[in-house]
Amino acid sequence: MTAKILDGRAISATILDRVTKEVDEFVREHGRVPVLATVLVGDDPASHTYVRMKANRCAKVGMQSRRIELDATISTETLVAQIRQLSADPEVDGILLQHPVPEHIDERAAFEAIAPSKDVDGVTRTSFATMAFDEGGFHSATPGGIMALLDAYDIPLAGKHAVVVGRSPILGKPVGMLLLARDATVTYCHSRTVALADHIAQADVVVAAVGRPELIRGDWIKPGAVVVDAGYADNSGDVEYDAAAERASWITPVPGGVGPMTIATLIAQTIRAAYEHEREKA
Ligand SMILES: NC(=O)C1=CN([C@@H]2O[C@H](COP(=O)(O)OP(=O)(O)OC[C@H]3O[C@@H](n4cnc5c(N)ncnc54)[C@H](OP(=O)(O)O)[C@@H]3O)[C@@H](O)[C@H]2O)C=CC1
Ligand SMILES: Nc1nc(=O)c2c([nH]1)NC[C@@H]1CN(c3ccc(C(=O)N[C@@H](CCC(=O)O)C(=O)O)cc3)C=[N+]21
Repeated sequence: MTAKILDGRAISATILDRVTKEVDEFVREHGRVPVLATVLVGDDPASHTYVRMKANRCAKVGMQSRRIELDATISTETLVAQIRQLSADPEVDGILLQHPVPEHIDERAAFEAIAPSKDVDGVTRTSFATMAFDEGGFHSATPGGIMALLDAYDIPLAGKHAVVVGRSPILGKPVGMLLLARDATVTYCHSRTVALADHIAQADVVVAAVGRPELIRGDWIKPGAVVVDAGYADNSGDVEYDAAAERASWITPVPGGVGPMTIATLIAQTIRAAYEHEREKA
């Protein structure tokens, strides 16, 4: 069997086309352009690239981005104060704090300085809770993008055994919650998991969210499984792609899979925030 491709590039383009129309309508209706603020701490080149891609994608759909770049040595207090200022700024609709921040900074405290109404990247505990309770808040961007990609191809999830590898607060943990909400039976694996290969071999759906190139070997994959690779370390996924594609029914490429869906989700949630923002003013 050769897996079919879950084409994140194509599906994200469809989403961005829709958002372009929504932005156009928003501008006509409200006489202003939605604004996404991006906050980057330090000078990690990969993080710079991701933030630049997000800003470019904003421009493409007609939204504005405001880039805030901070020195790697700033304190948690300074970062929190900066983000609070964006939270209070009536011109800003969405805020993205690029993860990871330098180790001396309390990342959770920085995320929590984002006003929940502007948490278009879905990283606050408010967003996590509304997502977990299925109350319609903003989804963490990558998990939201993964679900949108699976839905675009009508991948069935109810009753399926989903194995999520990784449990970080903005990726592994929330994607498992979203799969659970769709009636999948969910197993989380992480760095202390014993016999990862045996868990993967049981999975109808595998979501890899670790950041270790080719950690997941192709011959672990159950024939016919759906493989979603969110890993993005050194531009490489977590799954041994060619060998996995021989066994899987569907697979995401890297690049061209989860990455573009993440950005599309962020952008789609930003126009939604802008509309909600205007509704509050009215
Ligand atoms: N494509 C996209 O849009 C995005 C991609 N990413 C990529 O996804 C990857 C994960 O990101 P993120 O969740 O932020 O990373 P973190 O480093 O925060 O989390 C990594 C997770 O992997 C687990 N892990 C580490 N080693 C192993 C192992 N040997 N076996 C099983 N599990 C292991 C860790 O377990 P433990 O909890 O026990 O430490 C942890 O839960 C990265 O490559 C990142 O670049 C991230 C966000 C968006
Ligand atoms: N608060 C926060 N939210 C994030 O969503 C977040 C983050 N921090 N930190 C870093 C990771 C990484 N990430 C990517 C997004 C898009 C691509 C992407 O679109 N990649 C293209 C390839 C682009 C290229 O390399 O040319 C693709 O996969 O096709 C990759 C990686 C978001 N992240």
